[in-house]
Amino acid sequence: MAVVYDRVALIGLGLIAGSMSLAMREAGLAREVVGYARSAETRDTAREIGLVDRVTGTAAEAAEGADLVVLAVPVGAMGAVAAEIAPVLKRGATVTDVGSVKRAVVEAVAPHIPEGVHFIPGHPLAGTEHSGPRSGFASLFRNRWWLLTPVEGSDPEAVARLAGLIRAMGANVEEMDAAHHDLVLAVTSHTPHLIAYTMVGVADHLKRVTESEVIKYSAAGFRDFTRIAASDPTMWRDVFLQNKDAVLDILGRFTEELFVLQRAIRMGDGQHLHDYFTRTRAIRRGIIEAGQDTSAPDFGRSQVSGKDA
Ligand SMILES: NC(=O)C1=CN([C@@H]2O[C@H](COP(=O)(O)OP(=O)(O)OC[C@H]3O[C@@H](n4cnc5c(N)ncnc54)[C@H](O)[C@@H]3O)[C@@H](O)[C@H]2O)C=CC1
Ligand SMILES: O=C(O)C(=O)Cc1ccc(O)cc1
Repeated sequence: MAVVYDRVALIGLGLIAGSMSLAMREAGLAREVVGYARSAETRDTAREIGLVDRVTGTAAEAAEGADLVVLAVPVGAMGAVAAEIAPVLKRGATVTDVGSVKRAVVEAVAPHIPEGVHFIPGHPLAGTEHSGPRSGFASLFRNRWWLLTPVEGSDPEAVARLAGLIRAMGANVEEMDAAHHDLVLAVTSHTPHLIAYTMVGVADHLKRVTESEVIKYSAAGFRDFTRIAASDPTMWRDVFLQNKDAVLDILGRFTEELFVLQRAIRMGDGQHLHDYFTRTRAIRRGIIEAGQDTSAPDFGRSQVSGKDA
């Protein structure tokens, strides 16, 4: 495949940046992939496993002369990293990020981006509970959505070029407004993660059921909760703090509905429970019948430039 950017700089060398490097190098999408990570241990690991073509000692060193800079650190760290690289950014370069929250990242990063540099925020809807430089794999983004939330006045050519890179890594690209993104993700990802964290916490606190019983007798649903609750604590702390409004909105609705179900159970209102579960089952069936993979939901927004299979 053709080179899309001559030099790509990855700031942060964890699951997402590592997967991007492997995917880009596999498909020959960049002439050079340069990487920076804050900890010396991560930099050493990245060198040892050949995760990128070159590892630098500072973020600015990686970003200098890069055609595309990808901020792949926890969302609470995006602003500081952007401030650090801002003075060395090349005119005409594109800066993107992969953060799970968009509005707060735009607010933190955009003020640091100099004139003549394109800032195109993004979010791959693909990941695992694993983190760090050894956790990446080239196929992570295949057949997944990658949302871009360009700000008004973004250069369409720069957006199309970034979308081209993402599609060449196997993902489907869609554009969305940052605030809407944060609400959609609060429903589909952030609040569900909080519920999983809570449920695993409840099991842990319940002294009448032992830890070995929880592991031994957990059915698939709870097993998934424990997988999700094993996700990186720093990343998820930042997600909740940075998408506070949308998560609190959804969590408020969630607890209201939970109380109604709780009351129906107490009152023995089987009809209510049955009606509720019938509605939720129809939602799941609707998703399947629409031919949508649960990992690639259609949010009903415009495609940037066609959808890859
Ligand atoms: N893990 C997942 O499933 C997904 C994560 N994301 C987003 O991607 C971004 C990166 O996540 P992962 O790759 O999973 O994380 P990770 O934990 O695997 O890697 C994060 C990297 O950032 C570095 N870092 C951490 N704090 C830093 C700071 N204050 N300054 C500079 N560098 C710092 C770490 O040393 C590490 O190299 C996050 O913003 C996350 O919200 C997006 C989609 C999926
Ligand atoms: O591991 C899982 O089930 C995930 O949900 C991965 C994930 C985590 C965070 C994101 O912003 C996007 C995807």
